[in-house]
Amino acid sequence: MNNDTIISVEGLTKRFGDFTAVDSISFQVGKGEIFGFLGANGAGKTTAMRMLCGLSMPTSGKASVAGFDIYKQTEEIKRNIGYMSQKFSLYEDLTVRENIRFYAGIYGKTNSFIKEKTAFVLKQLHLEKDADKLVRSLPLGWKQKLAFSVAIFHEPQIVFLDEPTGGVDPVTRREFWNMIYKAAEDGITVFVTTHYMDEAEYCDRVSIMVDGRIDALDTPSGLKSNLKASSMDEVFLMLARKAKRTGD
Ligand SMILES: Nc1ncnc2c1ncn2[C@@H]1O[C@H](COP(=O)(O)OP(=O)(O)OP(=O)(O)O)[C@@H](O)[C@H]1O
Repeated sequence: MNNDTIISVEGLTKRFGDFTAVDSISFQVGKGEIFGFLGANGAGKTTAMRMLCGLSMPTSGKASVAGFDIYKQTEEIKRNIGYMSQKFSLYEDLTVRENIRFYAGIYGKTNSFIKEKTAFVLKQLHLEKDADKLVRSLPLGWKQKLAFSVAIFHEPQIVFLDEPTGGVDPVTRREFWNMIYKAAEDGITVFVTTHYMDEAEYCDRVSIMVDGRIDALDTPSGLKSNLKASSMDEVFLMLARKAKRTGD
């Protein structure tokens, strides 16, 4: 592991009873990288991501995230990362402003930091006029962008995004990715799962999980040339076809 490595994983495994959901995966992610974590339904992405976020104990293997050990330093990991799950965790019955305030409070930020950053986020999202509306009244794409802004509000070293753009149109997904690029430019490492292959093309490197194992890991162009494929769609189909799991 060198100084530019921010996530280091070696032989990481998670079993549920007799079933091996994540089967000895190893990889490293560099600081500031946009790292795509792909795989068919049930491949083990969420399970792996939850271990890296300090939310689930591994069965075996090693990993460090932002310099912290995933067995012993889960609280430090949680303070240094942002996490946006598929069912992102905004409170529908709180306003936009209250949601921001709530999450900022969890990370113990000062009032002046919260005030200044809230104004910045509302402006960036063009939500100034809607700041006091309930989150439930926002369209899905806006909720996703707000959830992302909230996940990186405390300026974490890494943000983990689990299918952040599910269910929205391509234009909204493109806008969401502009926010991801901006976060990466600001030095935040992005670890993202997606089912959309156009999004895989936006990543610096992509790993593809098949039945709990990492089957391929390279830049999108490296994967395409190794497999003689013309698109990431084709790469994914070639690898995912081998999968025995069907997801749930
Ligand atoms: N708590 C659990 N107990 C038992 N099996 C589990 C548990 N959590 C996940 N699994 C199983 O582990 C496998 C991997 O699930 P996981 O959610 O990590 O896949 P995924 O790649 O994130 O899929 P998706 O794209 O559908 O979210 C699945 O077969 C799932 O049913």
